[in-house]
Amino acid sequence: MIRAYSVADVRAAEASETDRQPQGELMARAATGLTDVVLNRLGHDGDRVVVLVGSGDNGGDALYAAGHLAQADANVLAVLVGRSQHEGGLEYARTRGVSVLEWRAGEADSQVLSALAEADVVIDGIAGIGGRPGLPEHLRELPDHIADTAYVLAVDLPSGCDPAGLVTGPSIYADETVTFSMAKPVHLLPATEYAVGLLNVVDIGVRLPKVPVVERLTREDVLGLWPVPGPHDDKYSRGVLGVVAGGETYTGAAVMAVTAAVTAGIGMVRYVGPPAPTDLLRSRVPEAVFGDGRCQAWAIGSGWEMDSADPQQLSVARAALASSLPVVLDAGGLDLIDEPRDAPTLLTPHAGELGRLAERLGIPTGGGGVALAQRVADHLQATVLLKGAVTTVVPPSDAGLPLRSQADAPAWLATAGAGDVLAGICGALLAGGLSPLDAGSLAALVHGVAAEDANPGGPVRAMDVAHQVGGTVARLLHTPTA
Ligand SMILES: NC(=O)C1=CN([C@@H]2O[C@H](COP(=O)(O)OP(=O)(O)OC[C@H]3O[C@@H](n4cnc5c(N)ncnc54)[C@H](O)[C@@H]3O)[C@@H](O)[C@H]2O)[C@@H](O)CC1
Repeated sequence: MIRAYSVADVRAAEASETDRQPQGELMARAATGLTDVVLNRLGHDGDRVVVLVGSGDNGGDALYAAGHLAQADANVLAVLVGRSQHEGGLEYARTRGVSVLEWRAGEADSQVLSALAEADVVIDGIAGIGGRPGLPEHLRELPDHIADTAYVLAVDLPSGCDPAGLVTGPSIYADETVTFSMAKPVHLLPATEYAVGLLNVVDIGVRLPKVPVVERLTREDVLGLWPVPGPHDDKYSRGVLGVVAGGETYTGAAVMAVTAAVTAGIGMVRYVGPPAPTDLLRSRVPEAVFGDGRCQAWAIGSGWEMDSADPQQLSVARAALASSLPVVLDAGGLDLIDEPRDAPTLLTPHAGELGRLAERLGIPTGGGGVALAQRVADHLQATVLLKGAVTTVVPPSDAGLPLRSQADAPAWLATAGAGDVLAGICGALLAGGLSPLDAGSLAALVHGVAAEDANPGGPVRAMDVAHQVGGTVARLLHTPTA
């Protein structure tokens, strides 16, 4: 599990460690850690390193690292981009042989421009957790001058990224981010993660705060979370999932959701739907049973259009929602919920569906993304899994739990039917007894890894992902790091 802590908690943890240490000790450790990483990335003697230096402590880290690198014979230029600089750091860099120039917007020094164009490594020390989202006007064009071939290494976070990870704006794009002590939300949330590159956490001896605000399951977590049957289990004790999905129009959604639930390996799957998907399922998934009946959880709504919903499906879905059983609502099923339920509830919208759901419920949609998912989760007292390249799973605030953010899927998984497969896995895990937060985040992880396993490095169809789930779970349970 990777855990990220709020900026306020990080600052408090750093302040308390600062009080225990001699002055400048933490910055010294940060600069040494950063230098070690850069030295490992440099290819040849005389590699050209450009260090972008902002006015805060992030710039201080970068300046001390610049001095260390110059001492190690790298060819280092520091470019000052802020109104002021960390004085001790600047002095240290200068006396170790670092050349120093200033960035002036509009009339940027030709030496600075050619250094950026020829750099082998660019260290972004413009702003860290004290940074505001977006780059100030005078720095807007700076990233355009960085050589495409340069290895861009951000200190703590790519400058311009919102440290809280909620707002997207102009920023540096890093190949790697070296952060100190612990991850922060900026490194894991979808609004900013795309700019972070490889995340490298360097320990500088700061004690972790008690409660993270964002978590990410890793493959090693599957063993502890996935419901594995024991010798005394039978198909009922392992969980029965009811699936109300697909219809005469979207028959395939039923096949994909049910197939994924069956391959995810719960006790039994029962399907409720009209003749076309039912007939298809009888031939494609002979393990499924049909018609209403006892379940441990329901997956409702994949491939559904409320306007043309089958009356039997609607009445079974409404009864499920009125019951005390866990429910996952996907796609058209999201139209069925207006108020909090008294049972575990997982909603799985993509961004468009989340916006429509919020509008229908009268929730302000401004900003969208994770913040909107949180408002909907709070309003409905449900866990919201917001699908995307990075999938976030957001529990209601008063649950006091960190949200989860998963980035396990190849971009090839953006394909029709992938959501139906995800809903099937979520349902299987709810029926297996997991909480909506665990079920949603674990399903997102396995869904993404199964997509990669189904056709490594290439295009993938949703049905292949559904078939792959069982094999992927076996691999993750036995050799998670393979
Ligand atoms: N406090 C500590 O104990 C430690 C702090 N460290 C470093 O200190 C950083 C935090 O330092 P600060 O609080 O000084 O804040 P920052 O260094 O993040 O930046 C604040 C400064 O940057 C400018 N700025 C803000 N947003 C900007 C943007 N988008 N573009 C350009 N300039 C921007 C502001 O005007 C301000 O002067 C951490 O991220 C980390 O890199 C490390 O030295 C480790 C120890």
